[in-house]
Amino acid sequence: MSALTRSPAWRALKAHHKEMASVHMRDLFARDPERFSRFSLHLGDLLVDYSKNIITERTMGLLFQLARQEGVMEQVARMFAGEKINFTEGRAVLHVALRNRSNRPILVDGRDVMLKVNQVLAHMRQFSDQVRSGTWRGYTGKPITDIVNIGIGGSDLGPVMATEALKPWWGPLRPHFVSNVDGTHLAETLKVLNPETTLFIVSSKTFTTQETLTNARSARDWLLTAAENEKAIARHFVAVSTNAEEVKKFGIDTRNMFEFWDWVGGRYSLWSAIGLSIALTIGMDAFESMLAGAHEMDEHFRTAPLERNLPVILGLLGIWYTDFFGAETHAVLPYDQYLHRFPAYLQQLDMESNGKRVRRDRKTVDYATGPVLWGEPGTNGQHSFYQLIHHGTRLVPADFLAPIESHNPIGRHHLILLSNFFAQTEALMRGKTEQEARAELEAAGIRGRRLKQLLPHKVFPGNRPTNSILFQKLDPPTLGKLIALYEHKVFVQGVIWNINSFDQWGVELGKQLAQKIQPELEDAAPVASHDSSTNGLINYYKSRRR
Ligand SMILES: O=P(O)(O)OC[C@H]1O[C@H](O)[C@H](O)[C@@H](O)[C@@H]1O
Repeated sequence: MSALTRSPAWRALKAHHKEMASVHMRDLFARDPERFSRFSLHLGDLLVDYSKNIITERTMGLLFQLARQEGVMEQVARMFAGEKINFTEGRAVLHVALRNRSNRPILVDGRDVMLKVNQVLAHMRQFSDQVRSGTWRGYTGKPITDIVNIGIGGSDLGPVMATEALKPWWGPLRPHFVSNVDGTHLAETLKVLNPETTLFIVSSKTFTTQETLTNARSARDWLLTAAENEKAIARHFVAVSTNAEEVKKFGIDTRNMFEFWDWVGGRYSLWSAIGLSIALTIGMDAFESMLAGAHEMDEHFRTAPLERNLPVILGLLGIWYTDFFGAETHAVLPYDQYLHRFPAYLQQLDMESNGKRVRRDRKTVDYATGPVLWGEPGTNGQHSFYQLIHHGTRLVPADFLAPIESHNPIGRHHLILLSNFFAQTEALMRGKTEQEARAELEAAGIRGRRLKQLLPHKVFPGNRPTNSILFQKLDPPTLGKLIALYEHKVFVQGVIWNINSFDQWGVELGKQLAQKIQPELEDAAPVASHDSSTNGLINYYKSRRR
């Protein structure tokens, strides 16, 4: 048994879970009219209502005890102080420095990183202003109309999500994103573009990622086919990377390179120069106000007591369901179409951070860690997978997110959208008892055998936990706050699970094997070096390709 599962706080939670297993949230609400105000918190215009969880004051007390026991706030302080908490890679974890709008010095190896952070922000401002104003011109003298971010993982998902979320702030440039090495992604993107007016941003922390470099090379060929002059590259390609050597090797002038540093994790990098495509799309002022929103959440996380600390509370609730109720997944359901890529973004943030099985002390965990995160915008999900959340055999804790105000107040759309939001969280909590279902059927004139037959299908168990997150309107600072909220939630959970949330060794094996297989695909000879399935598939492919 691990120290965690043997610990007093864990054991107390285990015993408490037994008591809570027979408790229904319906009764908790009936007993306590103050439950909403007891279990909800504000940060500026962000409201987090966590009262529809299977919790009491005692549950929260025990969860806070767990956080204290595992030294959550001590670890938070270590992160903000620039300590090398990513110990498997020997790196600090300082995405918070990228949005440190207070400019409070943050030291790595005795040097304040804020100087460099601010220099790169200034470079991003100068460049994005030039491109947006049309001062920066393409090889035939025309202003840029379209930008293409070529990147994958953290060098793609954040910018895609944020530009989609902030569409009302779009200016003169149309953003495009190419991530998949499947040639279709690049080809379909280029189809609508003109090389004279297109700017490529090659975004890669390492600048060695196969997909990104393959796409970037093909994009360069496309440009050169039209321009017939290597000089055009300098007007149409910029790079965002930590690796100046590789950028040079690729043929991009390092004056057109935007730097970031090894203490920025890929999935935490949209705040760095990886956000250049965001800045170009929405303008540097809006980008910086997104940073400011995240900074507000950082300050809250760093200074608020556990009991009033939003990322701590959301992190602990996740642990309650994952480790004590055995929930395997977590759904994020934004009732805001602009957030349609938010779940996809959070998948990398959460699953690449906490999809781990080895503890800091090198032993294997004997408890569950990061859940499978998934989701789709409401109300689409309601007509697809909500059936399982309401009626299935699994417990699926879910976050519901919605703005008070829509950017597009057409007719009664927003009212309808929000009534669905409130109805779903209420239905998931309350369910429908047999008695209620029976009364409904009887009122509809259904009786006898038919009633008996239908009744069990019409009962909803309820007691499905949800967090409701409301904000005034989806704008850059709010988006910044929301992203930082989830980043820090993931941090809290990683501390309690005693894992390193900042490495990602689990993605390496597949990459290594692909490196081996690629040359095997180059010729026609059958292969025999793998298991029979892999050999069979490769040889089938070879025998049928034209
Ligand atoms: O930015 P890059 O170095 O190109 O990396 C892109 C992505 O690839 C890797 O496989 C990692 O798993 C991700 O964390 C990273 O975001």
